[in-house]
Amino acid sequence: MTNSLALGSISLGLVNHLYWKKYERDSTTVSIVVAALLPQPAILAFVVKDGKIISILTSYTIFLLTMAISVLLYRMSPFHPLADVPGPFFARVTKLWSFYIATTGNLQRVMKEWHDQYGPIVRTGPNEVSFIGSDAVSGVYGLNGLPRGKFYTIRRESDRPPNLLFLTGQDHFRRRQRWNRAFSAESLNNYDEIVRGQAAELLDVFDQAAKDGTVINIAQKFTYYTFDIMGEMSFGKKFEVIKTNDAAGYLKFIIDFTSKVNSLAWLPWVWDMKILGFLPFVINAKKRMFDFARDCASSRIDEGGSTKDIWYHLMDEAGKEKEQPSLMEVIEDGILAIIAGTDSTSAALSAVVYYVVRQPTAYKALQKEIDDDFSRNPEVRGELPYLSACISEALRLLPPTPSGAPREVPYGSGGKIISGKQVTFLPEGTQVVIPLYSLHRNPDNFPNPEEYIPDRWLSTDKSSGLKHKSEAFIPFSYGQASCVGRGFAQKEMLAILSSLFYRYDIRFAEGFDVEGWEGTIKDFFTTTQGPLQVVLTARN
Ligand code: HEM
Repeated sequence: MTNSLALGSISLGLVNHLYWKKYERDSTTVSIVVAALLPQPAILAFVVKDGKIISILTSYTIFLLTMAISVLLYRMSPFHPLADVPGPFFARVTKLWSFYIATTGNLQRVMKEWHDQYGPIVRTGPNEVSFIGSDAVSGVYGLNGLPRGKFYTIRRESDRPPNLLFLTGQDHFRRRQRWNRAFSAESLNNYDEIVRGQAAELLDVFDQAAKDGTVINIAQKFTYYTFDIMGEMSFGKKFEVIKTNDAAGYLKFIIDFTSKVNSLAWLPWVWDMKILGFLPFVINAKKRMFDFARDCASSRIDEGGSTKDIWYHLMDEAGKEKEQPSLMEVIEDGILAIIAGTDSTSAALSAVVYYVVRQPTAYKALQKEIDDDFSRNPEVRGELPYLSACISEALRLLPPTPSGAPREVPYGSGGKIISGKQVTFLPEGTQVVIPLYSLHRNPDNFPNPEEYIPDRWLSTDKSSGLKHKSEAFIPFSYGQASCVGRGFAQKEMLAILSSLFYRYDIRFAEGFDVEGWEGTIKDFFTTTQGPLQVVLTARN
């Protein structure tokens, strides 16, 4: 009878593995699986043995061990549909490994090491494949590409409407219409005053620092700038973070929260287990986030907007839609605007300053272009192609979403073929990643990929021999769900960088670890950076 219990538990484990592997769907949650599995070994212990506690425990142990071994062997076996895709051993076996790396903020660098070792297509998880060939971009993000999957949808909460980022398909398409109106060419012009006002406040801080000769962490100041802009644009609220040095600690708590919580999206089943809801720091952060959102919304409702801001468009105050959006939906999207628009743009600004200050030839060329432009017209900026090239080159080397925006092969689709130099079949449920940090540094896409060369974006003598594959440059992602704030981010960057390089000479502070700074950049889907210490000197 003991043998029959052991045999029964082993068979049950194998049958369950086969069943869930075949019938796993989007709707398969951890609670459904646990509810289905939990009674089985106990029932078996009653049916084939005496139902005593020792028999039940034996049955559970053998059942769970069998399932675990069966899953692991299958993932390593030549029968797995991704068996032919090369990749590190541990990544094939469990996602826990790369999840751990993601929690350290170094995933983008480790992914690059993997691609350097295994080539342009790497199996980075049991059911995850990463591509860095330019030919994969349209297959993943293009018209017949892949939708967002659990990496995003798992973050929806049952008691709150999802924001734009967590939507897929038609729901995403409909919500995106409002966002598109908020960032249309006409809307962007309406935001000029906000950008000018916040840029002037930041320049006051820079003036003071230049006068006092103090060292400033310019990365932090840029975060204040982009946060104040997004706050004013989203909720018509002046947070005065630049002026107060973030005395209220808004940025600290938002960055703390997103950096801790976002990594978990790489392990959706843990998120699904709702463990997060019990962790004290998450409970506190969520409460603060909710209070913050409620304050922002009530101030916008009480005071109204001075301009057609993001709220105006998301709330559909112009009445363009059949149904007015719900207040909660707009609050969620307003918070998304602040989170998505703050550290992405500030990370890009820091990257430009970092590389330009490091490189005297680029610095000289940039300052000359800006000086000429100011001497033509001190008030209105003209075309600044070299500055745009410096921004593109910084976004190439240090994209603010360095590990990329994953997509998933939908269940029920029959799988997806990504073709290029190599044809790869991806089964349903596979997560697909294009890590921008590696894509942008792939020598097949960009010649001399590790060097900061703004000229590669211009048609000059220096750029000959530097022709790159333009489809491989996607810092704002690509396709229907790509960054809606792209045009606005460019505007913010041009506004502050042109004045910065015009008004000051910038050098790294004494003792600042120039080489080491890149290593301080951490990727938690949103990016954090270590202090970028510089000294500003006013120019005449
Ligand atoms: C240099 C600055 C920025 C960079 C590099 C950047 C990059 C990105 C990337 C890579 C995505 C992921 C898209 C995907 O899943 O395919 C994204 C999405 C998004 N970004 Fe940005 N972003 C920047 C600035 C901004 C700004 C200023 C805003 C203003 C609100 C913004 C709002 C959004 C929103 C709302 C989404 C979600 C779009 C959707 O789901 O349709 N971003 N961004």
